[in-house]
Amino acid sequence: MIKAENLIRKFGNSIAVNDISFEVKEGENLILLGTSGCGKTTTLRMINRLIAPDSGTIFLDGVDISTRQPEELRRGIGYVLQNHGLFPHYTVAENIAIVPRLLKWKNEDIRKRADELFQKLNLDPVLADKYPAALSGGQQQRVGLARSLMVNPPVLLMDEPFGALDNLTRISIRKEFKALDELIKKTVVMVTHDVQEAFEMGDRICLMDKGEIKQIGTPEDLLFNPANDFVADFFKEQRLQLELKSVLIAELLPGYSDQKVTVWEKMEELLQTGHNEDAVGMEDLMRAFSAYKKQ
Ligand SMILES: Nc1ncnc2c1ncn2[C@@H]1O[C@H](COP(=O)(O)OP(=O)(O)OP(=O)(O)O)[C@@H](O)[C@H]1O
Repeated sequence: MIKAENLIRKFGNSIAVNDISFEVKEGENLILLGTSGCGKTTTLRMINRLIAPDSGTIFLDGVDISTRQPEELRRGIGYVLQNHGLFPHYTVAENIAIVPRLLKWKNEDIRKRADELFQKLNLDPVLADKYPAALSGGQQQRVGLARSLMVNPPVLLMDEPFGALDNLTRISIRKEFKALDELIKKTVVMVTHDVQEAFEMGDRICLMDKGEIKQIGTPEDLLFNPANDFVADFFKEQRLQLELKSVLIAELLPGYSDQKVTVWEKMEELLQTGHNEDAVGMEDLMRAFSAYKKQ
């Protein structure tokens, strides 16, 4: 779906992105992860042509994006920013109607789609007539996402979408976003510097440093088969928690019914509910996990 080839971008004498190539498959969630200044945002903004590469090419569905009109390209690419990017003098309803209006949608269709997204994103309909400043950080972020999803773009770019939120809101809202059917189907590229977030949200992670890609792979790949010392060191401090987040129960217990649930998610469920709805308890999990690690 997205294919980037040999992208280079300099600012003055410094190289922000240094000859990187990667692919994002349809429906995949790729996380650009790395410390501040490693080139994540520059990479993301080259995909919707907010920044032009000095050299290299990005293909979207096989078409070189530099051959497309930027405005037309961006209509098919949602964009969610850390500080929501909402216009302060527009109400919530006006903010989310901007692109549909440009596309000359009927008022009734705009309202219908907005209602649908409000419901999916747990937004109270009374917020529609308020200005962004009257909303909490979590609500603003939900509206920012609703705006980017209004015209149902096949691709979504998210730049630190939870970065401005307090820790608790951040954890709960990213769980909600992860479970959202609208996002599950989309091709998503998301920037974060938060390792836990990358492991929770990413199908694959692209770990960057100083404008270069150190490794791209599934969370498990990066953790259990690091390509170099940089990758191994990057995850060292949080290793146990990341292992729990990257290993699926089905890998520990063949035949386990849910093919997607991680050990971490199951542990959280057990701790929160105090009981298990299937036959797997905390002790079984820990035993299976230790055995898996010894392999
Ligand atoms: N418009 C610009 N002008 C000059 N230098 C820039 C510009 N944009 C980015 N840079 C530089 O390019 C490098 C990569 O920046 P970029 O924002 O892509 O990194 P990042 O990984 O997203 O960092 P952060 O997490 O802090 O946003 C940094 O050294 C940054 O200072």
